[in-house]
Amino acid sequence: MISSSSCSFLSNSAVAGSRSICGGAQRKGPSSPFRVVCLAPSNDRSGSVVLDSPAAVKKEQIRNEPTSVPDTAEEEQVSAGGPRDVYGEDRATEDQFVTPWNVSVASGYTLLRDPHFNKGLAFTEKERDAHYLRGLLPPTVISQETQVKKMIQHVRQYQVPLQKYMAMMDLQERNERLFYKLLIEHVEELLPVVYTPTVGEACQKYGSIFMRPQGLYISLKEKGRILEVLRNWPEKNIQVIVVTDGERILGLGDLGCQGMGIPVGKLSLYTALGGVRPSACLPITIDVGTNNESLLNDELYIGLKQRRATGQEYAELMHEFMTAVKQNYGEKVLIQFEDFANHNAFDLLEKYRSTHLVFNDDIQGTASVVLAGLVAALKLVGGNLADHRFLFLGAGEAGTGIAELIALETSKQTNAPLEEVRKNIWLVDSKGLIVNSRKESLQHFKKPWAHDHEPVHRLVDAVNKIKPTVLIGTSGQGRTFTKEVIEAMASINEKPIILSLSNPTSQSECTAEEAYKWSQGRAIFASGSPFPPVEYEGKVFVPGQANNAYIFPGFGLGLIMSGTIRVHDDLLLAASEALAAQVSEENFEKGLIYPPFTNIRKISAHIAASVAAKAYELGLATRLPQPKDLVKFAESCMYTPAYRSYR
Ligand SMILES: NC(=O)C1=CN([C@@H]2O[C@H](COP(=O)(O)OP(=O)(O)OC[C@H]3O[C@@H](n4cnc5c(N)ncnc54)[C@H](OP(=O)(O)O)[C@@H]3O)[C@@H](O)[C@H]2O)C=CC1
Ligand SMILES: CC(=O)C(=O)O
Ligand SMILES: [Mg+2]
Repeated sequence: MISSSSCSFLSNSAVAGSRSICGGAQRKGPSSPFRVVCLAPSNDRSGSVVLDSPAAVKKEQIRNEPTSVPDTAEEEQVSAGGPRDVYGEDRATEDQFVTPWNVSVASGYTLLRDPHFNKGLAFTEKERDAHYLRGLLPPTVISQETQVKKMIQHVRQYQVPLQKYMAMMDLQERNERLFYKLLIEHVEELLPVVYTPTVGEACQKYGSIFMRPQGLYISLKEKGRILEVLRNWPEKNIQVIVVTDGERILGLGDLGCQGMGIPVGKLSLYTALGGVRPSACLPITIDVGTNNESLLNDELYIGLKQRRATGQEYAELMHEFMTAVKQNYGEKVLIQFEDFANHNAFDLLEKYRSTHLVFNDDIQGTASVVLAGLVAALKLVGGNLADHRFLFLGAGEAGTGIAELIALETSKQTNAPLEEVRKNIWLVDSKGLIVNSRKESLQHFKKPWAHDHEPVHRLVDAVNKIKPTVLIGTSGQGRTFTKEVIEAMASINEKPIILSLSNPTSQSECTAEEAYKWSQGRAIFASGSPFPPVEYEGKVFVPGQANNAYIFPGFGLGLIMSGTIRVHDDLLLAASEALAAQVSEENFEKGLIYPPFTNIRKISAHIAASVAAKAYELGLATRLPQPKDLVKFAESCMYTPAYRSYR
């Protein structure tokens, strides 16, 4: 049995009472409760620096001895009925500078407002005494389990998904462990709240719904100072960064700085689904402007109000960022690129894959999850990958990423050259079927998919001509799998495989109901955003969710726990295989090609183990010796949100 201490590099390094201003562990007694702090960047997660300068010490003495004789007439001045304005902050005029002093009282008040340590009503009687919480909480003590029951009822009372989202974000800001316990225990219900589809709406309205900033914003204004900005983040031991530049947020387009909801949401899944501790996760938004006219014209827009920087200016900022990340967090920090537009995404991945631990979720994570679903679907429809023909609507990051991984796996299975197996895979973009006659004008990532064929403009014609067994939607365009298209798939195949991957729900190529109804209940269907079960002719169909959320948390955990320094395509194949292996007979009987999310932490542990095993085999893992049982090791590394007891 591996103890959790065997995984100390992943465990929560922040111990209750270890911080300078929070809790009572550092106090000698209730008679010395004051410390003067300045709100400035520091190594302390509280964002407070304890000052040692003589001036500060003097101020500390003043605070500690409120009855001492004042030195000056100013200090003597007492505002009517109120405390002294010792430092003159209240009297400062608008054009005078003041120092943002904060007197941190070493009582439980700070503890209650620290989301990392707060337990709300679950503080025990002993803790309430030891940490000066008496009177700051109502008298009742309840367990974390009861708090979870209470919170789920609270979230359920909202009918509007965005309100549920805000309730969850509010909880995350108040009580981190309760947030994660709630999310883990009600993952099926809450995933659509903190993730797609609701996170899409949250990003669209991001500027107006947030009271407190989340994550780190790096804009063109910080050019030349990115390392400094990274150092402003209070956590030092970062293991995963999810970064976006907001240009392709789900299928909603350019949301600029408001894309921050995506890294925040993805990282909460890293913790809830993959067990990476929250303090090791850093959400980042790079703001190079936006081309979204309505944001540019919105006086409340939170980002830079300028058109997007491109070319050298963009590349230089990204390069400074990538260099600073490595310098600040070391070689093994995982940088997950998320929702970049394809004209940058492929280039960034190519440029940094040999120097950094980088992973593009939209290209690589999506490919891995879809391949897993297809491998599982073959058990329902029969044949091998090489026996099937694939048609994509959408030839961008997701489409070509999936196509390439299918080709790679097929080539491995059949020993046929990649160029040969690619011929079974066809893609349609906004201009129609990708064919050889278009090759010259195609973006580089589409060129491998230009095959010999006459031009075809409409999807339904492509279906009738190519006769695919599998139809995959990665276009970001809602309702493009029309009745005609699905009927055509159903006329060609006994069991057409139809994956409608675009997010959020409004952009899904078809609904689950449409897929089942128009195929007379024969489709094997999964979608990027969840759909409820569908009843068709007396039978209930449960659609699966083909979303990279199945892969990236376990994938990232596998990289971190093995100290892997580079991502290799074989690691994606390993993750895919591990996910496909988790689909049970019971799932297949319901027509599911993915396991339910309820077991996601177990699934993530298997994915992590499989990825780590492959990394060791390829010599990419640096954590030596290799643990004997990688699944158990992965489980032992996972953050659990149960409250800790405070001494
Ligand atoms: N389920 C999941 O896990 C994931 C889902 N996605 C979803 O997939 C969608 C696409 O993402 P991504 O690949 O990164 O985006 P890209 O912008 O890279 O690619 C979109 C592709 O769709 C094509 N397209 C756009 N409109 C049409 C149309 N009317 N008919 C045919 N093709 C069209 C574009 O054509 P052209 O090249 O000619 O412009 C482009 O090839 C998004 O909605 C995203 O949310 C993405 C990642 C993961
Ligand atoms: C799921 C995801 O990564 C996307 O839609 O972009
Ligand atoms: Mg994405």
